[in-house]
Amino acid sequence: KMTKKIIKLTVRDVRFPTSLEQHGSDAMHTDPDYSVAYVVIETDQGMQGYGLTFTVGRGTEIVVCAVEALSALVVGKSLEEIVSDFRGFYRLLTSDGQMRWIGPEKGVIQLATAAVLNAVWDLWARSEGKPLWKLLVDMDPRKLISCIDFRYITDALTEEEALDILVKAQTGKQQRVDQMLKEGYPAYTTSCAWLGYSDQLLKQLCTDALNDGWTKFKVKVGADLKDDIRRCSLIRQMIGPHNTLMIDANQRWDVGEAITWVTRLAEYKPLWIEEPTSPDDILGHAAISKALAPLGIGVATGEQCHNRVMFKQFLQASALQFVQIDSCRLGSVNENLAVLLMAHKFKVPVCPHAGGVGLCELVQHLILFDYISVSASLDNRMCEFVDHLHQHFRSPVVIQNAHYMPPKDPGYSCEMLESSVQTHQYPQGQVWKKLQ
Ligand SMILES: C[C@H](O)[C@@H](O)[C@@H](O)[C@H](O)C(=O)O
Ligand SMILES: [Mg+2]
Repeated sequence: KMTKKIIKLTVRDVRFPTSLEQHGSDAMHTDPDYSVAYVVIETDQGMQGYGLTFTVGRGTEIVVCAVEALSALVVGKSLEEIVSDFRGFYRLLTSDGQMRWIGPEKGVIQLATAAVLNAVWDLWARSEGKPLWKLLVDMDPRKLISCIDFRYITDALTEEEALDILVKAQTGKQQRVDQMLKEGYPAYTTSCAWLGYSDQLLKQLCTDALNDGWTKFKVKVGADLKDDIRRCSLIRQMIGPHNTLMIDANQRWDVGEAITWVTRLAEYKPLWIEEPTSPDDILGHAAISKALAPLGIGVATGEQCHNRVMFKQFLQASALQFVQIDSCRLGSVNENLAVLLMAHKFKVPVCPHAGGVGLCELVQHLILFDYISVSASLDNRMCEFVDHLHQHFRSPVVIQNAHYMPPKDPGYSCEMLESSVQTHQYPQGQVWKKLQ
């Protein structure tokens, strides 16, 4: 058998000037330039794996440095060696004796771990000739379990319990695969109502989205209560009483403030308030959840929930009602598998965070796997969609009637067009030269 030894890793700083038009703006990120640390690994047989982690603007160069620091742990290993003990390899990256001090398993270094491991998963799926979701769906449950690091979560979920969940969900699996291929996975849109958009633009985008069949909408809130009341009332009027509305404050409030502010918006019937306060404040989220439950409003969080240990505690404390996994915030597929399985055990629906650049392309694989091989349920579940920057990908997402259609190309959908990478590389790409 051929070895597929990884002989090279490159990482590039790729940024899109989305802040110029206020795409992606929220109460805390008022001028986001959607960016990636973009990784390519290459084997001795000339095969490539592509990976990325999402970040915003000036932070990208620091993530790139962290990826460079990790690259020595990857180069020289063969794909077979890695996937025959993927748990061990995950630990090698996250528990390196000299590097773990700057984490462990959080912040910049975990974003870098995600970029590197996303490239490894892409390479693995490509070498099997399957899209990543199918690689996962077809994988033996024991093999899947062997990719997960259970350290720090066994008090909430043991390996045996995780295996049991996967084995039980084998029933009806093929039916769910067929259903997904036919109907796709339900999505909601965030791209109508970024905080920096005018009411007029919001109306226009909302009209277009309704015409395209969207039924679930997320609105940015949290900077100014009067503005929020006006915008929520406007969008609720446009979408009518039966479509779904969600609101997202991106960590703007203190705990008490979150409760009073959201109570004022309750008449617009949001399904959830997302990131009401600091992403690290588990007990704060629990207090908000408790206070808002009588109003029928849940708490959603996860895009900045930095590892499985945090998610474990959110679940144990009933501090969230919607788990928003992120393909690049957590330690790649490996750590996301742990969170999907914990969410299932705690009976909390998973509604992934997507958007940015590339996040939709990646996370669709994980949520397809969740439905087919873990949860077997679509109740209260949907995957975020944002309609920006898909044109820069080799295999962009396919949305039909507000559903993600399962990707068909081999890999993890991370590969970007080389021309897009070159023109958007920071600072030397043409796009940035023009802006200087
Ligand atoms: C800066 C980004 O656009 C965020 O606002 C975005 O990820 C957002 O929180 C979301 O839920 O889509
Ligand atoms: Mg959000």
